[in-house]
Amino acid sequence: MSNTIVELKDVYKTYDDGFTALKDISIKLNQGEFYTLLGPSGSGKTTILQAIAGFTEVTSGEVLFDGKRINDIPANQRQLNTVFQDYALFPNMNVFENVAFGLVVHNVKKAEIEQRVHDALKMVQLEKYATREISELSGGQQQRIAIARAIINRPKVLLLDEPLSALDAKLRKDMQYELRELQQQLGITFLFVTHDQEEALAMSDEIFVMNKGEILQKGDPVDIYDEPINHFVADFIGESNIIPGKMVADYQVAFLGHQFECSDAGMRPNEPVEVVIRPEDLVITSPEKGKIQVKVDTQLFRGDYYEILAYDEQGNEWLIHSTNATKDDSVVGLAFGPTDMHIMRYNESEAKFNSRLESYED
Ligand SMILES: Nc1ncnc2c1ncn2[C@@H]1O[C@H](COP(=O)(O)OP(=O)(O)OP(=O)(O)O)[C@@H](O)[C@H]1O
Repeated sequence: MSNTIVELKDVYKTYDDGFTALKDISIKLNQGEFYTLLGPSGSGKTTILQAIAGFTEVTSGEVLFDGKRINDIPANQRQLNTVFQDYALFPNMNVFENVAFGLVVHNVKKAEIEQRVHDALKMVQLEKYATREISELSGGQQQRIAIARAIINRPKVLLLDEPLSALDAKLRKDMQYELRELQQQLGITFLFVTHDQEEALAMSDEIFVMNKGEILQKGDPVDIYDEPINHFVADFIGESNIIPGKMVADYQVAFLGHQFECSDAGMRPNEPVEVVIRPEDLVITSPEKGKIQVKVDTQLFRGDYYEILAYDEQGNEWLIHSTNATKDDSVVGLAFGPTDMHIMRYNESEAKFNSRLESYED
């Protein structure tokens, strides 16, 4: 038996002005998993949440909840809640009243409301704040209250639209841990929206990478990081060196005038490719020992590593993360192994949902 709780099938959304914000979106969300929609501003992330929540009607395609079509079910009758970026708390109600709201409107008995508000506040570690006014809370506390309010009626799915974006960097990191823990404790499905790739990699069981209304890749964070499907994903997820080259034969790739052993196969001989090497997979060595030589341009100390910007003879830019500093303007060698390279078909972005993507399907 499938444990899919939410499904979008072939969904398109064209707004009244003729702009198509979602193109052929098909996703499945299983019970109890943490999913993230990740993409740049305007890629359609919020539109997907709104389609699931019932705040926007899809132009075509199906929205399913627990196997049933819900396209025509109003938002307030869907068994899910949304946490918004701006919290959307009621300023004229105190913490207790805000959190209790979803139960009060459903005529739940007073004693039960008290118990459940207490439990929800405890979950977000604010049980002592029940009588506080909203204006007396910090941004992080307000966000926690918004989450407590959203989980009070035990929805099967929680939609979170950039819930951490208004918080400062430190608090944002703390809340990432807390949200992940909360999701695991509650065992409900989270669909989280962010344009912050680090946040997506840190928190998710599965990520959907979006651009221009389409899902380009889905997979667990390690898959997405190690095996980006195209230039856009490689560039958007973490930092990458992306070098044009061509496949010579299975397990042999050529770039910058040299041939290298790699771990990829199955492409045509001479097929144009792009080679992705992550900055942390490059090792600085002497020019003689390096597979390629680069000239150091600048370096920035990032606390636990140096971020080094260098150029090869052909003028390609190289980003290297190294625990040791180098000298500006020095020529160094770069070492890397076959598994440090990920080979992508050139222009793969145009081959939508191709065979490689299907291999992510269960
Ligand atoms: N009511 C509307 N009418 C017309 N276009 C809209 C409407 N709402 C959203 N759009 C457009 O649809 C596209 C997707 O918007 P959406 O809010 O889903 O993106 P997003 O990925 O969530 O972006 P952000 O990270 O900035 O919130 C954008 O180009 C946006 O301008």
